[in-house]
Amino acid sequence: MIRAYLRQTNVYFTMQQINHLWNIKLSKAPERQPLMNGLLDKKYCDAFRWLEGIHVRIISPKTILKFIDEELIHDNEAILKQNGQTLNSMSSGERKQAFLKYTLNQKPEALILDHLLDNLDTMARKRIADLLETQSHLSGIINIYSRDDDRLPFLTEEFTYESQELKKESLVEPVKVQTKTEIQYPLPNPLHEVSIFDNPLVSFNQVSVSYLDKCILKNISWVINKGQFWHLYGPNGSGKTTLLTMITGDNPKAYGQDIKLFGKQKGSGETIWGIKQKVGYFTTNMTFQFKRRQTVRDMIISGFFDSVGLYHIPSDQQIKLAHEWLDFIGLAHLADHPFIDLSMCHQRMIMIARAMVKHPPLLILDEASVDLDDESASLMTGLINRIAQEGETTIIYVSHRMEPGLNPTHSFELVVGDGGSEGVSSSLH
Ligand SMILES: Nc1ncnc2c1ncn2[C@@H]1O[C@H](COP(=O)(O)OP(=O)(O)OP(=O)(O)O)[C@@H](O)[C@H]1O
Repeated sequence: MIRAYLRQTNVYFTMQQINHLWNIKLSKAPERQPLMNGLLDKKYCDAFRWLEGIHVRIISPKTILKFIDEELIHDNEAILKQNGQTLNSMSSGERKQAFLKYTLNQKPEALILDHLLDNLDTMARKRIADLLETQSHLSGIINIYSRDDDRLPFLTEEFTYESQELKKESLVEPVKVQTKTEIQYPLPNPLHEVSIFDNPLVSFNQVSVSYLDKCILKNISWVINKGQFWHLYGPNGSGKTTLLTMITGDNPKAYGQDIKLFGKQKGSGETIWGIKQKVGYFTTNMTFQFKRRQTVRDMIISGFFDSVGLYHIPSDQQIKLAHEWLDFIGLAHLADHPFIDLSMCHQRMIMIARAMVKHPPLLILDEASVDLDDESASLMTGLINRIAQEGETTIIYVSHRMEPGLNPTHSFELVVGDGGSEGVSSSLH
């Protein structure tokens, strides 16, 4: 890359016509892995040859998690919020913004963004787009995205990546979202009779949570009854994940609060294991925890044991039920494939089946459509709607964007105010 410097004014700029400012739309989610693996391993194909020998930084879910791992191992606190908070304890949206600012300070000559705008609220998207527009005068930028909303309009060249080839586009056609009807099998029956709990399944009464003396959740009251399908939403950092971890049992702040789970007061002797048996949970970061080459079948079976990987000998019935779930999601042909080699969409469907295999009374899906393309998101929407319609399971679906075609019965919005977020419940039908 050729650069020009205005030494007198102490400002430097890169000649616009020489900078590579690319939007790359993935035509399908399965294209993402080979593209990102090539870029992470610096195995550049001809189109990316210009990245050789220059200072390239990649912002992707993987590079952020790698940074957090190193932060924890080496006690390295290179990225801190003003209040001293580490990257690990920030919300997912806050992390992306903090990691971007840190990366820009490294003065990269090229910046590769892997679905950076996905999963961000409107204000955060605007802040990040402004930062990147300024950066576009200083370095090359490659913005890899799957949803049309995530295109950066100030980047000058448009590409699609399809069949491992980069194609230049004059105008990126919006992808027509099709409602897929590929789920033909009935919802599998549970292995054992599912315990019936009285209403409400979950209730929060005037629950408040603070971190570092800052109130995050303020007087939250929320009643979740059997068979309901909730959409939980609110801006980045409003406390959605904090609220969910009070249900899943991972948050010590839940103790001493008026929370009832499955008919019992929180803190009245229930074990985390007991709660985990009743809650199917999926969050995008979980996918990256599975690093061993386990088969798709074993991944689904591991849902019975809530383990990261399969370390138990499953019963014949458990294996049979895992196959029924594979039939249900239309991926029976992948049973013996290593999970980590699959596309993001297939991994996501399998993780949902894994969360459901024990037929939990409550299924929590945290940002399940993140990183998917329109078609994959539509397939996943169909799967969730089927589980909601045919099963006994109550669903909490967390997202910033409302997926077209998703049919929640209720919504719970976290509205950020000066003294913390307050909750607003609505019935949608
Ligand atoms: N252990 C912690 N220490 C300090 N602050 C924390 C901790 N955990 C969460 N927070 C703060 O609490 C707020 C709520 O975080 P949470 O992850 O619940 O938000 P969220 O609504 O899920 O956000 P996002 O949409 O970005 O994922 C954030 O400002 C976060 O930085």
